[in-house]
Amino acid sequence: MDGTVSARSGGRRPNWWKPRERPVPPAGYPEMIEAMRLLQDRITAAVPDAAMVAEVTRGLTAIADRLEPTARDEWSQLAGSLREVPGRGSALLPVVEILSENETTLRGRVRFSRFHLGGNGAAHGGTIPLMFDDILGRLANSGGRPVARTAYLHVNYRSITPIDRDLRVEIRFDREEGRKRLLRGELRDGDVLCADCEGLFVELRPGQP
Ligand SMILES: CCCCCCCCCCCCCCCC(=O)SCCNC(=O)CCNC(=O)[C@H](O)C(C)(C)COP(=O)(O)OP(=O)(O)OC[C@H]1O[C@@H](n2cnc3c(N)ncnc32)[C@H](O)[C@@H]1OP(=O)(O)O
Repeated sequence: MDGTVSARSGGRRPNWWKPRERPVPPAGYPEMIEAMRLLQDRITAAVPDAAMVAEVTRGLTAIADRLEPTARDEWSQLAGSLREVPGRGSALLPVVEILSENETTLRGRVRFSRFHLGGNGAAHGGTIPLMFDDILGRLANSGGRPVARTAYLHVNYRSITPIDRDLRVEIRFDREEGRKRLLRGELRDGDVLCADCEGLFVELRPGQP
């Protein structure tokens, strides 16, 4: 494995921002992650009786045990690395369907679901920065630029963000100054502004993890 000595970690870690071969996902992989998202939503909403709790626990544990021998290291995993698949194959992320994308602007549709519920029909306040961070990061790292990480992400919650509705998100690349890349984003429910944000991404220097 190629490696770079990281001052922060004090050890060897892969030079992970180098483009690397990812395994090709097997047929049906995105659908498996979609089934996982459905499970997350159903478990969040469910009020099962004790017998069903025991049955579901057995079933989920059996599936987890079947998957365990197929585990690979982080640099080879599929989840989160599928750029062309909405949600990148990560069950963590709210799924943003990219409608248009170039080097300065990204427009998409996002739907927060029951799994992302905070309260009273509104998405949890932590899921909104999660969504913004991922697509700001996608645009910040587009166009063949060297990898940059989020230095800050400022989110303004302007009105509640409803779950189970298609919302629009728009991200703009504002400016670039040396290693710094400033981006802005908005999340809208129709004409209603739900949240907006500003994010600073800083290009990593060689050896930075
Ligand atoms: C992960 C990438 C995947 C890429 C592949 C594409 C995949 C497809 C889509 C995936 C998308 C996922 C996107 C997730 C993106 C994350 O979520 S990354 C995870 C969250 N972020 C982190 O963990 C970062 C932790 N922090 C750090 O590593 C370091 O603090 C940083 C950000 C690299 C900066 O450290 P540094 O290089 O020592 O910076 P430093 O030289 O002090 O400062 C550089 C400049 O930035 C300014 N600056 C630095 N921090 C700040 C701050 N907080 N406030 C204001 N100014 C600041 C400094 O003032 C300085 O400005 P100038 O003096 O030059 O004008």
